Amino acid sequence: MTLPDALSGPAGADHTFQVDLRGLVDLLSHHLYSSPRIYLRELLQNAVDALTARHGLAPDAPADAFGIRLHADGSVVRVEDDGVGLTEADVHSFLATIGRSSKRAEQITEQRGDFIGQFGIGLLSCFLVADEIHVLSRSARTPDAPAVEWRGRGDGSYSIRTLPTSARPHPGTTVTLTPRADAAEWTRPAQVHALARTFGSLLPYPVTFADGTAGQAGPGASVNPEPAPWARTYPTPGARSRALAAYGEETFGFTPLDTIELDLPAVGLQGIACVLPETVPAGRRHGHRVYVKGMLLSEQAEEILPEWAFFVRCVIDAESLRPTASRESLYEDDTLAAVRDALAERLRAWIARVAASDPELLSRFLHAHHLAVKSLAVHDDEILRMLLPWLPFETTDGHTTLDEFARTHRTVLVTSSVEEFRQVAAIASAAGLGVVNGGYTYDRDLVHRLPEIRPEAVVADLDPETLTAHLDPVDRETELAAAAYLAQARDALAVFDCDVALRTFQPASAPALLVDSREARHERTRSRLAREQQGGLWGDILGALRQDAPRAQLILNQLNPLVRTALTIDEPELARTSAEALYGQAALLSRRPLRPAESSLINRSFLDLLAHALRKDS
Ligand SMILES: Nc1ncnc2c1ncn2[C@@H]1O[C@H](COP(=O)(O)OP(=O)(O)OP(=O)(O)O)[C@@H](O)[C@H]1O
Repeated sequence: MTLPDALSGPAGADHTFQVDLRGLVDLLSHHLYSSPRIYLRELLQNAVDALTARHGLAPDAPADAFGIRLHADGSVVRVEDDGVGLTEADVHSFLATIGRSSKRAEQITEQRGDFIGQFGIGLLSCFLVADEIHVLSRSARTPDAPAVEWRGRGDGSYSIRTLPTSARPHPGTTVTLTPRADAAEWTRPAQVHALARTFGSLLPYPVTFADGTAGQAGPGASVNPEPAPWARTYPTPGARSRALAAYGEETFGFTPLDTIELDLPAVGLQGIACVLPETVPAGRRHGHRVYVKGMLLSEQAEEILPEWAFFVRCVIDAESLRPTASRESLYEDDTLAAVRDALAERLRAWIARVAASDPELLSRFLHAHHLAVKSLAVHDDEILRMLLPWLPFETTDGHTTLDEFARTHRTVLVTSSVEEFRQVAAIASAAGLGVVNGGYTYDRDLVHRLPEIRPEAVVADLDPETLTAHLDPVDRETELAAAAYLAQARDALAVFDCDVALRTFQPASAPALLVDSREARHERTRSRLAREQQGGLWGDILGALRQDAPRAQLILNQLNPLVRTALTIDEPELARTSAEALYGQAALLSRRPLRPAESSLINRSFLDLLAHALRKDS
């Protein structure tokens, strides 16, 4: 496998590159292949390619005329095929020349797509588990040529000799490895069998495995007893879909919500997409299982579907996708891009079909994947049109679909934050207003697009100020009677930049509403910092940014019995404490994070009220 030789010529000495095979194998094992186990895939793949070439010579031979036999007994691993075989010249130019592949040779360019290999390096992976590769081959193209025996060694040397045809009565190739002791993990019989099943269960030619034990004198166990589940025939469509679902379950370990058949004849692609029955945490992408010409390429391929499709896991087998040299991922070429688009289209078509004809499945699908669908609908008008009405949102009527909500509320109001929704939900719903929580990612944008699909729907933003404007003012007399208490309360809450007002609103059980938007709070923090930093660089910058900071508002509910009693308190300390307690309770209800000063206010007012109650009792 080395190519030394220096050629002297008139223009100076020409030299030929030399290959340090050990260095090369080290490079492959550390940087190209994920694990030594792939030596078996490379051997299988060479055998498959050899069978494909053999069928090219005998186009009328049935698919099972030629096969592959694996043997592992603990001391050797052997892969024997009935493929096209090699002559002595082939061995020199292909087997023993790194980087040269018979599958790229010019005369077969038109067939190149039929083969899995093309780089001329795969055989080197055998050095990951053995120091010597032994090959015995006989050519089917040149049947009269003698059998040829080749021994390639990890130090870069090789020997070759021809043998009488009786040494190999039929065309084909046998590769034998004597594993190193440190590679036992990958070459034990059970492991070889398992690897053969992993990589080869969908191969189109008969593959058997034998471990040489007494009970296995025959051809051994089939590695691929049945064709791929999508390539089998079934008595009924129901039997077919049950078999595909069972295959999905066996492959991925979950019962699919549904199984979508994938079939792209233009690129020879077939397979299934299994819809995950549960929500996938955002950002976590599941890999797909990709076979190329029946050979497992990757169990973690991500590139065959767009990012939004994280609610499915696929198994596909494709003729025309091109593996990279590591054969563990796919070339990012035009074919892959077209396949990705076409598969995405299939998933869309599935969604459309389910939306139109299977409400029960649709609701289970959306229950698990509404977030994925929402992220998709934002950019995909087609999905938006099909699914927006069925997507669940948090509303003042509880969790419900937008369609149902829009039917009950002529105007759909939407808040811009979760906090605002929490503040106004109870009061808005008591006032008969329909409000959607627009605070979650995508939700506000999506709700605003409802009129595109339901032109009769009216959608408007709802901010807390708008809501308070709709609360009924109290009459003049009540306002006057409460003035002293309100002044005490304003004074007590001035540290929070909070104004206090009195209104009447439903439900009467709500004592107070704290109206405060996040922007307003940020604005107040900025103003405070600017005041504290006055004169310094930061003070100038923050001061320049300062706008009129909107104040928070604590709106007391005059219909609430507790508030009515509080308004009559004339003891100043108790009035302040009760106002602080009402503020604290309203802040807690809004479920926004409390500032440290607010937490200590809640503590203090609670203890003060307790002390007051106990004093009164004693
Ligand atoms: N079982 C086999 N039968 C016939 N020829 C073989 C066999 N195994 C290897 N060869 C020959 O040896 C060459 C080199 O094999 P190798 O596995 O290194 O590369 P490849 O299969 O051509 O490409 P890749 O690096 O993509 O696998 C092949 O192109 C083929 O001509």
